[in-house]
Amino acid sequence: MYGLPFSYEAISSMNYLEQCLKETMRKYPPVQALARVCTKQFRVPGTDLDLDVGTAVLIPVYAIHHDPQYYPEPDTFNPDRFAKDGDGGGGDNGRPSGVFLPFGDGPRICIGMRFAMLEMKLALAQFLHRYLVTLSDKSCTRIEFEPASFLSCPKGGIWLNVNKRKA
Ligand code: HEM
Repeated sequence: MYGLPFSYEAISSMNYLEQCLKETMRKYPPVQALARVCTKQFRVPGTDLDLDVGTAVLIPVYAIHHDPQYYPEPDTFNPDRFAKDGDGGGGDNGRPSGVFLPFGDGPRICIGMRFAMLEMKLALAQFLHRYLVTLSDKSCTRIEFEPASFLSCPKGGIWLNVNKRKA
């Protein structure tokens, strides 16, 4: 099942790889905010803030992904946050909807989401199957984002040592 090239079934069964990708996109969402326009008068719950029709709203994806209410110890990389729930649930582990937004949400959610997940898993699985990867001394230990970039890009890049695995 796990011979190269990996089959669709093999890739689909790689749950921990998927958890790692989701945790990476939680800590470093490629798109840090979503843009919306208010179409109905709305009072923000628990406040006296009214949003009028036509108001531009930015959904702060990065901040939501780092809210300890939903992700305890948010700076810790912990793929188990996305482990399949014991009750057969989808891996939200009791979190409400709308707090994991790397692909957005609602009617305008990323149309390429499933393709992107599959493609990332396939690329990583094939790459890690052939190469051993370790962090280079040139890499910084705490990632800072490039301020001039629309997408989350690490300042100075990420340096890795890549060695071909022995057959
Ligand atoms: C890791 C990869 C990707 C990420 C993180 C990503 C993220 C996003 C996000 C955040 C949005 C906005 C959703 C919203 O406003 O609720 C979006 C929209 C969109 N994405 Fe992606 N995307 C990815 C890959 C792809 C791929 C592979 C395709 C096409 C094959 C694609 C096509 C689109 C399109 C067409 C929209 C606009 C959808 C609409 O407005 O109805 N994306 N994506």
